Amino acid sequence: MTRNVLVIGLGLIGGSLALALQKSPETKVIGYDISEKTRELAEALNVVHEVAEDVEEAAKKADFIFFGTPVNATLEWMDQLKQWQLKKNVIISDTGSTKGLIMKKAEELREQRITFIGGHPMAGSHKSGIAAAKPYLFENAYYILTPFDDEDGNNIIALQQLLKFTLAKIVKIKAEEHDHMTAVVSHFPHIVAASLVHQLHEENKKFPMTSMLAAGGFRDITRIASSNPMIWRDITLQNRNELVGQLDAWIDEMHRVKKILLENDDKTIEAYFQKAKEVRDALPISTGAFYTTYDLYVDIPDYPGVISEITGYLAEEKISITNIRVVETREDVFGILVISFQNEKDREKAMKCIRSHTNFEMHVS
Ligand SMILES: NC(=O)c1ccc[n+]([C@@H]2O[C@H](COP(=O)([O-])OP(=O)(O)OC[C@H]3O[C@@H](n4cnc5c(N)ncnc54)[C@H](O)[C@@H]3O)[C@@H](O)[C@H]2O)c1
Ligand SMILES: O=C(O)C(=O)CC1(C(=O)O)C=CC(O)C=C1
Repeated sequence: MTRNVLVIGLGLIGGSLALALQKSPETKVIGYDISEKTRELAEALNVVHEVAEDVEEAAKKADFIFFGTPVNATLEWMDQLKQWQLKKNVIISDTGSTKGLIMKKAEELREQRITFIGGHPMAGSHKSGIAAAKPYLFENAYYILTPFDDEDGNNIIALQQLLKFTLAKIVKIKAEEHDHMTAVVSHFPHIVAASLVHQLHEENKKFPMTSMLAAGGFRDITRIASSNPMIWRDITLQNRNELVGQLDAWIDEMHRVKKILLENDDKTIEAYFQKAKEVRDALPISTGAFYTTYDLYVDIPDYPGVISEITGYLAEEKISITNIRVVETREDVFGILVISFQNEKDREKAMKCIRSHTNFEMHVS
């Protein structure tokens, strides 16, 4: 193996990156995590080729170093790196959800002629930790790089060449633009999701049945409230200026909605929902441009055991599924079974497999 890649922080994102980079030929992936349990799992689950005993020693031999750590821990590691004797051409990157403070810290590395190119894969989950890591997590997702304006193009190309093994779509953005846009589409929604859960918690004290009535709508909009609180503490504090701006805009918007409701204004409230529907329906989210889910919709008749029958066929052919759920089941209509796969190939294999055993109708979204 001719190139050494060190990944520091082997949770959901660092672990997924390490797994993806193992597909790169002649690359040895070495990993380190502050948690002993995670280091043991990294070895047991083959998330890395090797776990580093001494992270500084591993860093000295590395051609690339990635941080999969919470963003405040990344800043601390970047400080430490300045003391180490690294390879002259080493390229350092991160996966953090914020970029402004990290690129500011990178200026200090730059003064020591250490190359740092910020990175952020726009894919993830509310799950955390190494056990949730998947080699295909970043497939088809945007992977943002925030190089310095005058970064040597060869360094950017070298990083892109390596990251192509994630199968993500790499884009370059300025750090400050990154922090504004991710506040809108990622960081602020996490605050909203958490606030809705807090509101339910309070309401439930008065009407204890409320949480039992929470169905698909509440579940969908609050899924991300189950994310790792420590990760989101660091992200929201590092990007707090942008978030305060988003919060002000949201409060203004809520005042506007309140006024419409108080005035019992049917036309304006319908127009409000109509506009939101048009914008939401036109987003590329459902086509998988943002998220890596390969869903297969199977129209299943309503008889006992139908779901285990289908999962049994898939298991026989060793096709692994990432999620399974039934939507829109009523006694008088067919149910729709939604099965999610890690990649397009698995979904195609599953379609063939189900077709060979049943005449159920299937479609992909
Ligand atoms: N969760 C997401 O959806 C998502 C998506 C894109 C990017 N990110 C970013 O990826 C990074 C990692 O997030 P995650 O979701 O993988 O979190 P995670 O909790 O799954 O993993 C973080 C890992 O870092 C380790 N760690 C913590 N402090 C450390 C330190 N000082 N030194 C070494 N290891 C340390 C933890 O033990 C853990 O294994 C964060 O910067 C986050 O902003 C997260
Ligand atoms: O899918 C999720 O659960 C995520 O929260 C992923 C998500 C997001 O907000 O979209 C979270 C943080 C990121 O930095 C990038 C992606």
